[in-house]
Amino acid sequence: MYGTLKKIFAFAGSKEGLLKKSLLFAFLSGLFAALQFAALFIVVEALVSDNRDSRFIWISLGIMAVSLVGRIITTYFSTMEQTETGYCMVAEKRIHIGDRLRYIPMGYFNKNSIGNITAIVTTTLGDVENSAARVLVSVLGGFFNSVALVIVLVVFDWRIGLIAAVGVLLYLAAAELALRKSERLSGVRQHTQESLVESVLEYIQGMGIVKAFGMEKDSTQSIDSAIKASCRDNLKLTKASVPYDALKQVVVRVFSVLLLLASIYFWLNGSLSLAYGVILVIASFMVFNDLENAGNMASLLQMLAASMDTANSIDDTPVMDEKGADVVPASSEIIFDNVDFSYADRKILDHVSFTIPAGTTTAIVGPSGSGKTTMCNLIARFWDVDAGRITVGGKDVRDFKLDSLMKNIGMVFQNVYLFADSIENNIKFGCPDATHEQVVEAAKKACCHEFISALTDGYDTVIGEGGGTLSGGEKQRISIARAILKDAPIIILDEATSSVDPENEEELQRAIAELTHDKTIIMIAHRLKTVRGADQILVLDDSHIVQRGTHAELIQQKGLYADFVSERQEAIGWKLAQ
Ligand SMILES: Nc1ncnc2c1ncn2[C@@H]1O[C@H](COP(=O)(O)OP(=O)(O)OP(=O)(O)O)[C@@H](O)[C@H]1O
Repeated sequence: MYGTLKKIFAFAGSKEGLLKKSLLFAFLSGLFAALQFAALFIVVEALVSDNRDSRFIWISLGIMAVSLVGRIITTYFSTMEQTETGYCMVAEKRIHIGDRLRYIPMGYFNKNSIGNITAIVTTTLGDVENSAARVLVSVLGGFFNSVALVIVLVVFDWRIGLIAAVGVLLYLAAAELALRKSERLSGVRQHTQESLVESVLEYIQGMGIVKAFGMEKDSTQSIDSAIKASCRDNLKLTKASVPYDALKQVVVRVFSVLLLLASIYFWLNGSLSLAYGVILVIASFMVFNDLENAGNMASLLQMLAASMDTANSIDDTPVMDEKGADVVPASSEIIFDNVDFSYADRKILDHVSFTIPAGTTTAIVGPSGSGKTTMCNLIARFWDVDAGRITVGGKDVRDFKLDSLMKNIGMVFQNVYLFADSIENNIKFGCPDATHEQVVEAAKKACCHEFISALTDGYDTVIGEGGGTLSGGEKQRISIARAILKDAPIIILDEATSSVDPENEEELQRAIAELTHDKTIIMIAHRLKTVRGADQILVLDDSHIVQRGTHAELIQQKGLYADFVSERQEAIGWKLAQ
């Protein structure tokens, strides 16, 4: 139990002070509650000694009033501090996770980890937010108060105090046993909760495909079994604690009766006055009352510990730029120097070397799955190379801090992702300080100003998550406007394969021309027109650059490039202009 309580303090981070304050108020609240005991003692003693002086009523009422007001005030502050601690410490953690994710290699983000992260940031941290501080304060507060009452009992009568102390110790032992039993099950439950979130995410993301193929019934199977597993593991966890709850109840009841019997016995043999006897019996019940409240809350500790361990596990994932520095590269020349890269056992690049001189355009072509996207992503350090090095302006990309590297690179992906935010904020994404005029200028260059202005709310139009409310061509041009505004010296461009209608195609090409003007460009090219205009073409196949040169040079050679050209011509019925 001690370990778990320590974990909550560590989790509170900079909010530890707030948590301690909340505990202090809870403890004070317990002391004010114990004052009732003094009031009661005065009344009982007056009754027993047949004292009819009305003063004792007023004194006892006064003490009760102080106890009540003190309790209300301290409970109020304790609750406020607990609530603030819960929300603030979890907000801090969520921000921390968000920051850390930026520095984790892209290889970490697969279907499982995305479900996992979603579960951590939503449900797992939600549990911690709602109960961590409350549980800690209730458990520790309840425990302190019952120990304080045991001390009071010892002062009144050491024999009664001793019996109560044994009862408290046995109760704590039973609570500790319950916690140990639930430790493994809490971890399992946590894992099932994550699987449930993963299944829900997958179900929702794949809804389009499910409908298109009429697989509604089959697709719910995995989500159904995840829900059942979650239900089963929650039940298991609750059932595991039932025998220990019963044991705790037995301890409380047996020791309450023992205390009662002992008080009567000591009174009968004359070693305890009637007033003391009555007070001690009442106080004994109070000891167990506080302890029971603390014990009930303690059953949540293991679940919280599992939640906190899961949230902390993101910190165990290695990040990429721990040793990076703020670097301003001398130029935007890019060099691949004997680069090896694999996904697990699958080799994608094998001793690949080439140079992209600053201010030139390099087109990468190759069969699907040959590693074109991977090669581009290595420049932006979505992953790190296994061997060799990639330099930008003569500096190894691993020597840059990620932020300082990304200042030099603008990326336009084939699958554009837009955030559920206004168009203006989506364009400003890489440059939050840009003015509205700069946003409009970029949008004009990217040929999207016209369609944005035609929307009712113009640049303030909020687009759906992923840009769902815009056409493919419109999304693409917004992402180009975003890159134009960023104005980075290197542009990585994954040309859209999906056919765009002729009007959109023309605008898209104009937008790309604006973006790439005077820049160092590396593009995954699918259209003959763009490939032909490149200063250098790299043909990637079977983990190697198998051909390199200009269009004029490569078209003369037999090989993949000539095949690619004739395939494209056939596919779109093109004739190569001479
Ligand atoms: N995160 C990943 N983990 C494991 N394998 C991956 C990952 N990303 C890509 N791959 C695999 O690596 C290979 C190269 O992928 P990549 O996307 O770089 O190829 P590509 O040439 O760009 O393909 P395309 O032209 O179809 O877009 C593919 O076989 C792909 O399945």
